[in-house]
Amino acid sequence: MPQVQPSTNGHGARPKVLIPEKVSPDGLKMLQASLEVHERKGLSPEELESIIGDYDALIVRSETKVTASLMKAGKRLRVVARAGVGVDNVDLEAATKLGVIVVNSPQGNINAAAEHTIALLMAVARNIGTASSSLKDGKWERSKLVGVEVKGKTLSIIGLGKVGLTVARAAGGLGMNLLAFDPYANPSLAASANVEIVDTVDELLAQADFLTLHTPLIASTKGMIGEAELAKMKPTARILNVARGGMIDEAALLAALDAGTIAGAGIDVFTSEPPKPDDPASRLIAHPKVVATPHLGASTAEAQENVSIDVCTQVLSILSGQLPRSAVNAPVILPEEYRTLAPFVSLLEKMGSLYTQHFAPPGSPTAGARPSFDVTYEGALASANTTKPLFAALLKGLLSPITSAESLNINLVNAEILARERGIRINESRSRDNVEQEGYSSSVTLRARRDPRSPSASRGSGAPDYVRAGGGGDELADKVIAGFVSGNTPYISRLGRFRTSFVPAGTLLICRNYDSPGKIGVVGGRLGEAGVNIRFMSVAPIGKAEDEDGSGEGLAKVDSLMEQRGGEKENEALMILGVEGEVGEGVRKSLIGVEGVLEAGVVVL
Ligand SMILES: NC(=O)c1ccc[n+]([C@@H]2O[C@H](COP(=O)([O-])OP(=O)(O)OC[C@H]3O[C@@H](n4cnc5c(N)ncnc54)[C@H](O)[C@@H]3O)[C@@H](O)[C@H]2O)c1
Ligand SMILES: O=C(O)[C@H](O)COP(=O)(O)O
Repeated sequence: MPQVQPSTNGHGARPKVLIPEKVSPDGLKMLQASLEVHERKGLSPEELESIIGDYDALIVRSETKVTASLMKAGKRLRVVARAGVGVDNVDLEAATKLGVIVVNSPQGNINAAAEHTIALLMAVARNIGTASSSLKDGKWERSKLVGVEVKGKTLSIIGLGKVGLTVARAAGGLGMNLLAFDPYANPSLAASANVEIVDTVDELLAQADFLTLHTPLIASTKGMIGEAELAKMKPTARILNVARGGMIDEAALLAALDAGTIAGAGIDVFTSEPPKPDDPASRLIAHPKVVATPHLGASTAEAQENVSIDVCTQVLSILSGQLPRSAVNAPVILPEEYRTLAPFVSLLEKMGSLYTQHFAPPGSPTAGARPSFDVTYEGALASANTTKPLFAALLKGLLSPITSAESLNINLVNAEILARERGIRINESRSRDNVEQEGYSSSVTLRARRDPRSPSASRGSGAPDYVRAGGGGDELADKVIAGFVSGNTPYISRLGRFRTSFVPAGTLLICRNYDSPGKIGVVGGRLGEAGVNIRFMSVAPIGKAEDEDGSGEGLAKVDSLMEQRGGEKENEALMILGVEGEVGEGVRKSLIGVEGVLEAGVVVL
């Protein structure tokens, strides 16, 4: 289970989750260990909007309207989780613009919805609703309540997705003939369930003994069964809707039932929920030919447990900086892809943060150089279906050292928009070259280069000294970071011109020094005096003369630049120390110039 760090909401407190509807406790228990969980049922939209600003996550079912204005008020909101499948109560466009990830549980309640459809099918066929209430009223009305059998009848299905197909399989078991209209249906899945796909809705309506709807409520399905469509059906036909209200014109259905041109209906969902007393839906519910339930399709103990665990796991993932399984407003990431990419997400974020802190700390010449970045995914990673999470992680890493945590709501939903808005260019490329000889299957290389749009690319006297001295050379030429993942742990394998191997985590002291004996003891001594413990130490020598094309020309160019700026020479090395405790400015400065230490910087990853 993902672990959320206590201060990940940037406020030093445990992240808070608001749950304004009934969500099964199975998932909520998982949240309680690391988050503050507030269940607040019965809030008005105004009350909800007045408190949402305190929350990092919101978990809803179908009743809460998650509007643009609610999400705008949710300044800290990072995720809206829908404990179910339908997200028509969430303004997805607004969520995407605001960088709020919307997740749902696309699988958790399929079976419950399909079984409820079958329950309504049988109830409508056998007048179960009317028979039960008549009996409770003390009547014994056998001859009035003769039903029909479903065996041998035609079930017409609109929408052969997850629920539609599950209904088809169950209805096939009851001996029904199956037809479906779904322009995007998978023909082989349809064939495997003995469903015949028809080309037009009209064909489907004309043949239906029972019609069942299983599409989402979208522009093409809103009001799709109205007066004209009902008129094309047999007077003995019965209609089922366990999908969404709004797909059937309720007034038209009421009129058809009254006129006897439709024989009955089983309805679980309504245009407005709960229906108002004057709504046609209220008269439908009261109609003797109708069996109605109050949106109970997903209301089984099993389904609620499934969806609760599913979305709570995703909330934890998102709040701990990991990828969600089912983001609705982001590219779908398959679980296998998720497993492959997750450690690289962490690597890319660390590489980005390391770049900014080590190569472009505030005040340095490169801080304002506005580079473009080339990131190359090498080896097995080059075959990943999507690299969007890696892109988002890199951007987040680059910006996090210079931007406050609250304003930095970067995720795979909004990363590209935000990079464009901030003028950061990241060019992604893939190299299938085998990197296994290095001891790992995938690696990532990040290179900065001067952006031709940057003022420093064309300016004359304003350019940093070493750029001018180089006659138009590139001050970013040596700003390279490479990394890999081993056993799910990210490692940095190259930092600038130095070959290394360290885990980018915690506080690091990075010193550039002459590669000669004596420094380690002196640096260690100074840190000890300052009460700073050393967790690990890694010495990074200058790498072999190699670069993109393996010719060494790039590094030769870098060498000459370095010579011109009086910088790194071949007898230099990096010393990377993982430390515990704060390395104050005084201690850092005191190390420079001691025993050949040329530079010392602190990086927190
Ligand atoms: N009543 C409940 O409690 C309950 C429970 C679960 C799901 N649902 C609802 O059931 C519906 C189906 O859910 P699902 O998980 O099967 O969704 P799904 O996305 O798996 O399937 C929807 C299918 O509809 C098809 N479709 C889209 N537009 C269409 C159109 N214009 N004409 C014909 N077919 C079209 C799609 O191709 C897809 O195959 C959704 O509306 C969902 O919200 C309700
Ligand atoms: O879309 C869904 O998952 C169903 O309509 C269930 O909605 P509910 O969570 O409000 O029961």
